[in-house]
Amino acid sequence: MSVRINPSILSADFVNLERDLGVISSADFAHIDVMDNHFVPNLTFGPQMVGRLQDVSPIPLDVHLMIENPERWAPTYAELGAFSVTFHAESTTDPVALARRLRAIGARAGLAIKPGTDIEPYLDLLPEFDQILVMTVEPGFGGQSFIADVMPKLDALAAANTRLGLDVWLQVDGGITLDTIVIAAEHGANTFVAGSSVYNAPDRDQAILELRHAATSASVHRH
Ligand SMILES: O=C(CO)[C@@H](O)[C@H](O)COP(=O)(O)O
Repeated sequence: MSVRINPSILSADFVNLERDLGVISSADFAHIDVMDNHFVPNLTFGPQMVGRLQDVSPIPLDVHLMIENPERWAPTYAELGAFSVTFHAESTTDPVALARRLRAIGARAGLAIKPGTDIEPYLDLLPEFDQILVMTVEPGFGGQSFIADVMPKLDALAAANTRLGLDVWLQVDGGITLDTIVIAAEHGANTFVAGSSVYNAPDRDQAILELRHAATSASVHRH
């Protein structure tokens, strides 16, 4: 089973983003955290910046929108060429309609849920999405501790994938380290966002390699 390692540039140096995208070229996707200081109490960047990141990134962009009113902005990121655009269930009134708009533009559509949000209402909607992001911290900041209590949501998603004959990517984000990536992979996650554990490592390639190895071993043992 293949796993994907997506370093989050939230932990990169914001005045050297081109350089810091270059140092994660052995990863699968660059995870781009868009925050609006309304949906979350932090502010990062918008379409103008993400368009330039798209121009210079050696790997495709996995855009995570932590914003209110994603209906207004998510299609813009898809039009910029993002590989995937993930919006939050908590800030969307009609997630299926928005996912269909993103897919029509050519992006993969992702649905994210915060630690306190139940996954059950979304399980039957899985065919409408390409990935589900189960947040393993409260969204807003890097460097927080992994919340293991959300693991039953991954179990439910993995079971729904099997039941429906789907391969919707199951992504986790927040507090991912060499230890916690194993826990998440054992519960069915296959796409891993890691900010500080990659960017704070002395050798980013090595950190990506080790995360990939740990996740792959745990996934193999799960099956
Ligand atoms: O979306 C977020 C935070 O809201 C993440 O993508 C963080 O950037 C992850 O950082 P680490 O927990 O891996 O340091």
